[in-house]
Amino acid sequence: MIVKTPSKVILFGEHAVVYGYRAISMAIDLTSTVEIKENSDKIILNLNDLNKSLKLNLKDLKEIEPNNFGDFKYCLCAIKETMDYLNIEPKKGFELNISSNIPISCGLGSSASITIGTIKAIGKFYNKPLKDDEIAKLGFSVEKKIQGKASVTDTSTITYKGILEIKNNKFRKIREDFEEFLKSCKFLIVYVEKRKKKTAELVNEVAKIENKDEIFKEIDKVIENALKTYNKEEFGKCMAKNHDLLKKLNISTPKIDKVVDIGNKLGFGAKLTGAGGGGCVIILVNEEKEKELLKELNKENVKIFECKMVY
Ligand SMILES: Nc1ncnc2c1ncn2[C@@H]1O[C@H](COP(=O)(O)OP(=O)(O)OP(=O)(O)O)[C@@H](O)[C@H]1O
Ligand SMILES: C[C@@](O)(CCO)CC(=O)[O-]
Ligand SMILES: [Mg+2]
Repeated sequence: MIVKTPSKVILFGEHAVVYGYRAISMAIDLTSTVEIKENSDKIILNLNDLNKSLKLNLKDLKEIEPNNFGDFKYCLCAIKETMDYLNIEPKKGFELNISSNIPISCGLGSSASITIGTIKAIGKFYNKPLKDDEIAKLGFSVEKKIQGKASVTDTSTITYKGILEIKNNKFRKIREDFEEFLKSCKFLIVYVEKRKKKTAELVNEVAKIENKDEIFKEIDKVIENALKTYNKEEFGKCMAKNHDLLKKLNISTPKIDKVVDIGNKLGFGAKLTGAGGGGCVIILVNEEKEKELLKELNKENVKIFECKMVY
Protein backbone atom coordinates (compact mmCIF):
# COMPACT_ATOMS: atom_id res chain seq x y z
CA MET A 1 0.00 0.00 0.00
CA ILE A 2 1.38 3.39 -0.99
CA VAL A 3 0.45 6.85 0.32
CA LYS A 4 1.63 9.99 -1.46
CA THR A 5 1.54 13.30 0.43
CA PRO A 6 2.30 16.86 -0.75
CA SER A 7 4.41 19.52 0.93
CA LYS A 8 3.74 23.18 1.65
CA VAL A 9 5.06 26.67 1.29
CA ILE A 10 4.32 29.52 3.69
CA LEU A 11 3.45 32.74 1.84
CA PHE A 12 3.24 34.83 5.02
CA GLY A 13 3.39 34.53 8.79
CA GLU A 14 5.82 31.73 9.72
CA HIS A 15 6.78 31.80 13.42
CA ALA A 16 4.09 34.44 14.17
CA VAL A 17 1.52 31.69 13.59
CA VAL A 18 2.96 29.65 16.48
CA TYR A 19 1.71 32.47 18.76
CA GLY A 20 -1.82 32.62 17.32
CA TYR A 21 -1.14 35.30 14.68
CA ARG A 22 -2.15 34.78 11.10
CA ALA A 23 -0.34 32.85 8.35
CA ILE A 24 -1.10 32.03 4.73
CA SER A 25 0.14 28.72 3.40
CA MET A 26 -0.23 26.70 0.21
CA ALA A 27 0.10 22.98 -0.56
CA ILE A 28 2.60 22.26 -3.34
CA ASP A 29 3.43 19.31 -5.55
CA LEU A 30 6.72 18.14 -4.02
CA THR A 31 5.78 14.77 -2.57
CA SER A 32 6.71 12.19 0.05
CA THR A 33 5.88 8.52 -0.43
CA VAL A 34 5.13 6.10 2.40
CA GLU A 35 4.87 2.42 1.53
CA ILE A 36 3.57 -0.02 4.14
CA LYS A 37 3.58 -3.83 4.00
CA GLU A 38 3.05 -6.67 6.45
CA ASN A 39 6.03 -8.01 8.39
CA SER A 40 5.35 -10.69 11.07
CA ASP A 41 5.93 -9.28 14.57
CA LYS A 42 8.43 -6.52 13.85
CA ILE A 43 8.31 -2.87 12.88
CA ILE A 44 10.92 -2.00 10.28
CA LEU A 45 11.41 1.61 9.28
CA ASN A 46 13.47 2.42 6.20
CA LEU A 47 14.33 6.08 5.59
CA ASN A 48 15.48 5.60 2.02
CA ASP A 49 16.67 9.18 1.41
CA LEU A 50 18.86 9.08 4.51
CA ASN A 51 19.99 5.48 4.10
CA LYS A 52 18.86 4.64 7.62
CA SER A 53 16.93 1.64 8.96
CA LEU A 54 15.46 0.73 12.33
CA LYS A 55 14.02 -2.56 13.57
CA LEU A 56 11.82 -2.75 16.66
CA ASN A 57 9.77 -5.43 18.35
CA LEU A 58 6.09 -4.55 18.16
CA LYS A 59 5.71 -5.04 21.88
CA ASP A 60 8.41 -2.39 22.58
CA LEU A 61 6.55 0.36 20.75
CA LYS A 62 4.54 1.44 23.81
CA GLU A 63 7.67 2.06 25.88
CA ILE A 64 9.83 4.07 23.48
CA GLU A 65 10.27 7.86 23.45
CA PRO A 66 10.34 8.97 19.77
CA ASN A 67 12.45 12.05 20.54
CA ASN A 68 15.37 9.72 21.38
CA PHE A 69 15.36 8.25 17.86
CA GLY A 70 17.00 10.97 15.74
CA ASP A 71 15.62 11.10 12.20
CA PHE A 72 13.09 8.36 13.01
CA LYS A 73 11.33 10.55 15.56
CA TYR A 74 8.60 11.98 13.31
CA CYS A 75 7.49 8.65 11.83
CA LEU A 76 7.83 6.80 15.16
CA CYS A 77 5.76 9.43 16.93
CA ALA A 78 3.19 9.32 14.10
CA ILE A 79 2.97 5.51 14.40
CA LYS A 80 2.55 5.65 18.18
CA GLU A 81 -0.03 8.45 18.17
CA THR A 82 -2.10 6.79 15.43
CA MET A 83 -2.04 3.31 16.98
CA ASP A 84 -3.00 4.79 20.37
CA TYR A 85 -5.82 6.82 18.85
CA LEU A 86 -7.19 3.82 16.93
CA ASN A 87 -6.74 1.49 19.93
CA ILE A 88 -4.70 -0.92 17.87
CA GLU A 89 -3.17 -3.74 19.85
CA PRO A 90 0.09 -4.29 18.00
CA LYS A 91 -0.15 -7.88 16.79
CA LYS A 92 0.52 -7.50 13.08
CA GLY A 93 3.94 -6.03 12.29
CA PHE A 94 4.84 -3.93 9.27
CA GLU A 95 7.64 -2.49 7.20
CA LEU A 96 7.44 1.21 6.37
CA ASN A 97 9.48 2.63 3.48
CA ILE A 98 9.75 6.40 3.39
CA SER A 99 11.11 8.40 0.49
CA SER A 100 10.55 11.93 -0.72
CA ASN A 101 11.52 14.52 -3.31
CA ILE A 102 10.99 17.34 -0.78
CA PRO A 103 14.32 18.88 0.22
CA ILE A 104 14.69 17.83 3.86
CA SER A 105 14.80 20.50 6.56
CA CYS A 106 14.55 23.41 4.12
CA GLY A 107 11.27 25.05 5.08
CA LEU A 108 8.96 23.05 2.81
CA GLY A 109 7.31 20.91 5.47
CA SER A 110 9.21 17.67 4.89
CA SER A 111 8.54 16.68 8.50
CA ALA A 112 4.79 17.32 8.24
CA SER A 113 4.60 15.51 4.92
CA ILE A 114 6.16 12.27 6.18
CA THR A 115 4.14 12.58 9.40
CA ILE A 116 0.80 12.87 7.59
CA GLY A 117 1.83 10.12 5.14
CA THR A 118 2.69 7.77 8.02
CA ILE A 119 -0.58 8.47 9.86
CA LYS A 120 -2.61 7.71 6.72
CA ALA A 121 -0.58 4.58 5.98
CA ILE A 122 -1.12 3.17 9.51
CA GLY A 123 -4.89 3.84 9.34
CA LYS A 124 -5.15 2.08 5.99
CA PHE A 125 -2.92 -0.82 6.99
CA TYR A 126 -5.08 -1.68 10.02
CA ASN A 127 -8.27 -1.15 7.98
CA LYS A 128 -9.27 1.90 9.96
CA PRO A 129 -9.06 4.73 7.42
CA LEU A 130 -9.03 8.13 9.07
CA LYS A 131 -10.95 11.29 8.18
CA ASP A 132 -9.07 14.46 7.30
CA ASP A 133 -9.98 16.09 10.64
CA GLU A 134 -8.52 13.12 12.52
CA ILE A 135 -5.40 13.04 10.35
CA ALA A 136 -4.75 16.77 10.79
CA LYS A 137 -5.27 16.55 14.57
CA LEU A 138 -2.89 13.59 14.93
CA GLY A 139 -0.34 15.30 12.66
CA PHE A 140 -0.40 18.47 14.74
CA SER A 141 0.02 16.47 17.92
CA VAL A 142 3.14 14.82 16.42
CA GLU A 143 4.70 18.13 15.28
CA LYS A 144 4.01 19.62 18.72
CA LYS A 145 5.54 16.68 20.56
CA ILE A 146 8.68 16.74 18.41
CA GLN A 147 9.09 20.52 17.98
CA GLY A 148 8.02 21.47 21.51
CA LYS A 149 6.07 24.44 20.13
CA ALA A 150 4.20 24.21 16.83
CA SER A 151 1.25 25.54 14.88
CA VAL A 152 -1.25 23.60 12.80
CA THR A 153 0.00 25.32 9.63
CA ASP A 154 2.12 22.60 8.03
CA THR A 155 0.02 19.60 9.02
CA SER A 156 -3.31 21.27 8.11
CA THR A 157 -2.07 22.56 4.75
CA ILE A 158 -0.69 19.17 3.83
CA THR A 159 -3.91 17.42 4.92
CA TYR A 160 -6.54 19.74 3.42
CA LYS A 161 -4.46 21.11 0.49
CA GLY A 162 -5.15 24.34 -1.40
CA ILE A 163 -4.44 27.68 0.28
CA LEU A 164 -5.22 28.13 3.96
CA GLU A 165 -5.42 31.06 6.32
CA ILE A 166 -4.37 30.00 9.81
CA LYS A 167 -5.15 32.01 12.91
CA ASN A 168 -5.34 31.00 16.58
CA ASN A 169 -4.40 27.52 15.44
CA LYS A 170 -7.57 27.20 13.40
CA PHE A 171 -7.63 27.17 9.65
CA ARG A 172 -10.00 28.16 6.91
CA LYS A 173 -9.73 27.91 3.15
CA ILE A 174 -8.77 31.22 1.59
CA ARG A 175 -11.54 33.25 -0.10
CA GLU A 176 -12.27 31.95 -3.58
CA ASP A 177 -11.58 35.25 -5.33
CA PHE A 178 -8.21 35.48 -3.61
CA GLU A 179 -7.42 31.89 -4.54
CA GLU A 180 -8.12 32.86 -8.16
CA PHE A 181 -5.70 35.77 -7.84
CA LEU A 182 -3.03 33.48 -6.39
CA LYS A 183 -3.59 30.93 -9.14
CA SER A 184 -2.65 33.66 -11.62
CA CYS A 185 0.67 34.18 -9.77
CA LYS A 186 3.78 32.25 -10.71
CA PHE A 187 5.99 31.40 -7.73
CA LEU A 188 9.50 29.97 -7.81
CA ILE A 189 10.86 28.12 -4.84
CA VAL A 190 14.60 28.44 -4.57
CA TYR A 191 16.57 26.04 -2.41
CA VAL A 192 19.41 28.31 -1.33
CA GLU A 193 21.42 26.44 1.28
CA LYS A 194 21.27 23.61 3.75
CA ARG A 195 19.80 24.60 7.07
CA LYS A 196 22.09 24.10 10.03
CA LYS A 197 19.21 23.91 12.47
CA LYS A 198 16.00 21.96 12.71
CA THR A 199 12.63 23.72 12.90
CA ALA A 200 12.41 22.79 16.58
CA GLU A 201 15.62 24.71 17.41
CA LEU A 202 14.60 27.76 15.34
CA VAL A 203 11.18 27.93 16.99
CA ASN A 204 12.87 27.79 20.41
CA GLU A 205 15.30 30.57 19.49
CA VAL A 206 12.49 32.84 18.30
CA ALA A 207 10.67 32.15 21.60
CA LYS A 208 13.55 33.92 23.40
CA ILE A 209 13.26 37.18 21.42
CA GLU A 210 11.85 39.81 23.75
CA ASN A 211 10.10 42.10 21.26
CA LYS A 212 8.75 39.24 19.13
CA ASP A 213 5.10 40.24 19.67
CA GLU A 214 5.74 43.71 18.20
CA ILE A 215 7.29 42.05 15.15
CA PHE A 216 4.42 39.56 14.86
CA LYS A 217 1.88 42.42 14.97
CA GLU A 218 3.74 44.11 12.11
CA ILE A 219 3.67 40.86 10.15
CA ASP A 220 -0.08 40.65 10.74
CA LYS A 221 -0.53 44.14 9.26
CA VAL A 222 1.45 43.09 6.21
CA ILE A 223 -0.84 40.09 5.75
CA GLU A 224 -3.93 42.30 6.18
CA ASN A 225 -2.67 44.44 3.29
CA ALA A 226 -1.60 41.47 1.17
CA LEU A 227 -5.10 40.00 1.39
CA LYS A 228 -6.66 43.23 0.17
CA THR A 229 -4.54 43.59 -2.93
CA TYR A 230 -5.23 41.76 -6.14
CA ASN A 231 -2.12 43.24 -7.66
CA LYS A 232 1.07 41.23 -8.12
CA GLU A 233 3.38 44.19 -7.62
CA GLU A 234 1.74 45.11 -4.31
CA PHE A 235 1.59 41.49 -3.22
CA GLY A 236 5.31 41.12 -3.94
CA LYS A 237 6.05 44.21 -1.86
CA CYS A 238 4.18 42.60 1.04
CA MET A 239 6.38 39.50 0.69
CA ALA A 240 9.48 41.71 0.84
CA LYS A 241 8.14 43.46 3.96
CA ASN A 242 7.45 40.12 5.64
CA HIS A 243 11.05 39.12 4.88
CA ASP A 244 12.42 42.31 6.48
CA LEU A 245 10.45 41.46 9.61
CA LEU A 246 11.74 37.87 9.59
CA LYS A 247 15.26 39.33 9.52
CA LYS A 248 14.43 41.05 12.82
CA LEU A 249 13.70 37.59 14.25
CA ASN A 250 17.30 36.62 13.32
CA ILE A 251 16.21 33.70 11.18
CA SER A 252 17.65 34.85 7.85
CA THR A 253 21.20 34.34 6.56
CA PRO A 254 23.44 36.39 4.21
CA LYS A 255 22.89 33.91 1.37
CA ILE A 256 19.11 33.91 1.83
CA ASP A 257 19.15 37.74 1.90
CA LYS A 258 21.14 37.81 -1.34
CA VAL A 259 18.60 35.59 -3.14
CA VAL A 260 15.72 37.62 -1.67
CA ASP A 261 17.36 40.80 -3.02
CA ILE A 262 17.55 39.23 -6.49
CA GLY A 263 13.88 38.20 -6.20
CA ASN A 264 12.88 41.72 -5.17
CA LYS A 265 14.85 43.29 -8.03
CA LEU A 266 13.95 40.92 -10.87
CA GLY A 267 10.64 39.53 -9.56
CA PHE A 268 7.69 41.21 -7.86
CA GLY A 269 8.96 40.22 -4.41
CA ALA A 270 10.57 37.50 -2.32
CA LYS A 271 10.97 36.17 1.19
CA LEU A 272 12.37 33.18 3.00
CA THR A 273 9.79 30.51 3.70
CA GLY A 274 9.40 28.13 6.64
CA ALA A 275 11.39 28.16 9.84
CA GLY A 276 14.45 29.86 8.29
CA GLY A 277 18.10 29.58 9.30
CA GLY A 278 18.81 28.78 5.62
CA GLY A 279 16.60 26.63 3.42
CA CYS A 280 14.31 28.09 0.77
CA VAL A 281 13.19 31.43 -0.66
CA ILE A 282 9.89 31.98 -2.45
CA ILE A 283 9.84 34.48 -5.32
CA LEU A 284 6.79 35.95 -7.06
CA VAL A 285 7.82 35.96 -10.72
CA ASN A 286 7.48 38.97 -12.96
CA GLU A 287 7.15 37.18 -16.31
CA GLU A 288 8.64 40.16 -18.17
CA LYS A 289 11.93 39.76 -16.29
CA GLU A 290 11.86 36.01 -15.75
CA LYS A 291 14.81 35.17 -18.03
CA GLU A 292 17.01 37.71 -16.31
CA LEU A 293 15.85 36.45 -12.91
CA LEU A 294 16.77 32.85 -13.76
CA LYS A 295 20.15 33.97 -15.11
CA GLU A 296 20.98 35.80 -11.89
CA LEU A 297 19.72 32.97 -9.69
CA ASN A 298 21.76 30.40 -11.58
CA LYS A 299 24.92 32.33 -10.70
CA GLU A 300 24.18 31.64 -7.03
CA ASN A 301 24.46 27.86 -7.21
CA VAL A 302 20.89 27.29 -6.05
CA LYS A 303 18.25 24.73 -6.97
CA ILE A 304 15.04 26.08 -8.48
CA PHE A 305 11.64 24.39 -8.19
CA GLU A 306 8.72 25.54 -10.27
CA CYS A 307 6.05 24.25 -7.91
CA LYS A 308 2.37 23.91 -8.60
CA MET A 309 -0.35 24.40 -6.05
CA VAL A 310 -2.09 21.15 -5.02
CA TYR A 311 -5.85 21.04 -4.35
N1 LIG B 1 12.49 12.00 3.41
C1 LIG B 1 12.66 11.91 4.73
N2 LIG B 1 13.11 10.77 5.28
C2 LIG B 1 13.29 10.69 6.59
N3 LIG B 1 13.07 11.67 7.49
C3 LIG B 1 12.62 12.82 7.00
C4 LIG B 1 12.39 13.01 5.61
N4 LIG B 1 11.93 14.25 5.42
C5 LIG B 1 11.89 14.81 6.65
N5 LIG B 1 12.30 13.98 7.60
C6 LIG B 1 12.39 14.25 9.06
O1 LIG B 1 12.03 15.60 9.27
C7 LIG B 1 13.17 16.36 9.77
C8 LIG B 1 13.17 17.74 9.16
O2 LIG B 1 12.10 18.45 9.69
P1 LIG B 1 12.15 20.01 9.97
O3 LIG B 1 10.85 20.38 10.57
O4 LIG B 1 13.39 20.38 10.71
O5 LIG B 1 12.27 20.64 8.50
P2 LIG B 1 11.14 20.85 7.39
O6 LIG B 1 9.87 20.22 7.85
O7 LIG B 1 11.69 20.35 6.10
O8 LIG B 1 11.02 22.43 7.31
P3 LIG B 1 9.87 23.39 7.96
O9 LIG B 1 9.46 22.74 9.26
O10 LIG B 1 10.55 24.71 8.18
O11 LIG B 1 8.79 23.46 6.95
C9 LIG B 1 14.37 15.51 9.39
O12 LIG B 1 15.47 15.76 10.26
C10 LIG B 1 13.82 14.10 9.55
O13 LIG B 1 13.77 13.76 10.91
C1 LIG C 1 8.25 28.08 11.90
C2 LIG C 1 6.84 27.53 11.72
O1 LIG C 1 5.92 28.63 11.87
C3 LIG C 1 6.61 26.99 10.32
C4 LIG C 1 7.50 25.86 9.90
O2 LIG C 1 7.14 25.47 8.59
C5 LIG C 1 6.60 26.49 12.78
C6 LIG C 1 5.15 26.08 12.93
O3 LIG C 1 4.25 26.79 12.49
O4 LIG C 1 4.93 25.02 13.59
MG1 LIG D 1 8.95 20.77 9.71
